[in-house]
Amino acid sequence: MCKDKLHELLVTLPKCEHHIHIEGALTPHLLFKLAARNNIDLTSIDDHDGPYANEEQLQARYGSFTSLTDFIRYFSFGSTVLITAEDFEELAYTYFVKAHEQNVKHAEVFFDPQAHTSRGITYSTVLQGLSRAKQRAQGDFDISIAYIPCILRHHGLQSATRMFQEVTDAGHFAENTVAGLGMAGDELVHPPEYFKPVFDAARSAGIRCTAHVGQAGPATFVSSAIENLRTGRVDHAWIAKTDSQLMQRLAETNTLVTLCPISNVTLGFIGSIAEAPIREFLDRGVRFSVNSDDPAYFGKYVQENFCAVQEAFNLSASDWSTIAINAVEGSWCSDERKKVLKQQVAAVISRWHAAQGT
Ligand SMILES: Nc1ncnc2[nH]cnc12
Ligand SMILES: [Zn+2]
Repeated sequence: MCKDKLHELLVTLPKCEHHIHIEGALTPHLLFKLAARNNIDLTSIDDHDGPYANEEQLQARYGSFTSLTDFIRYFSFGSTVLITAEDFEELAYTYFVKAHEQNVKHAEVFFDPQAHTSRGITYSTVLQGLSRAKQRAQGDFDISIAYIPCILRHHGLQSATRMFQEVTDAGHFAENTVAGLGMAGDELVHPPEYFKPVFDAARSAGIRCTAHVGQAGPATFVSSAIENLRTGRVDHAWIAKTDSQLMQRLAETNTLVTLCPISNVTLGFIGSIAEAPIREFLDRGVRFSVNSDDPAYFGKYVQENFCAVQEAFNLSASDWSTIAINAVEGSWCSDERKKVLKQQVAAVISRWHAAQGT
């Protein structure tokens, strides 16, 4: 935890997390537990450096990802221990407990249907487990939860279209079982516009859309997501800071950018947290939230991301108030929920000022 004078404020600040992959919350501990429960021999995984010998070795290997591709390989291996609805429920509920401990009041959680259906695990099994976890967590804690099925780029257009159709046919977009459509995976495999047909179908059905862009790819990928896919949100997109016109567009359209500073450093896209576009976005009025991405793989949750940003940028309480309120405004939840969340943020900020005598 950081030693900053704002640390207490950052801990108590009500948080919205918009960029967390539920499969990325699979800790080595849970991975080994589920493998044992499902009779999966982890040492048989096709890999030559033997990290699946035990939890400690796997944890150590997670400390040395060499690229997005290297990370995605481990992320994909990890997902293969998820078999039953109970597995998905345990994974998601475990994350919600942690999120609650860090004062996450609203969580929008990506999941990758194709990673599971391609292994013979049905979409309905995945949803059953995730829905139970959501219901339990919303009953146990003051947290609102939304799920976002995520296209995996490296599975191609046909597979993405099938996934979109399955979620649509289940009625899950219409009944708000899921809050929108996302896209992740290896960004450099296909440019955003390659997936235009799926996003066109989603947008014409009134479905909210977002996409991972400008993580590994150029600023033009961010522009393409906004223009061609008509996403109202972009994930990562740290590269936008290099394109002044794009920054203006993001600000004018109130597009939320879901930043993941520790993820970007861990995977080598930026050299340090200080290179995250925090100051530029605040100064240019670009809306953003601060998120964990894959907390179990990067070893850090949302609170640690808040602390890392504070240590690098020495922000003011007013900056954090802006960040927290913008995160609420950019959330995919009801206006009533936004009102409650904004009141919670305002109350924490004013209590903090009162305690400081400021
Ligand atoms: N950081 C990331 N980039 C692309 N795809 C992902 N899937 C999970 N985490 C991801
Ligand atoms: Zn991500």
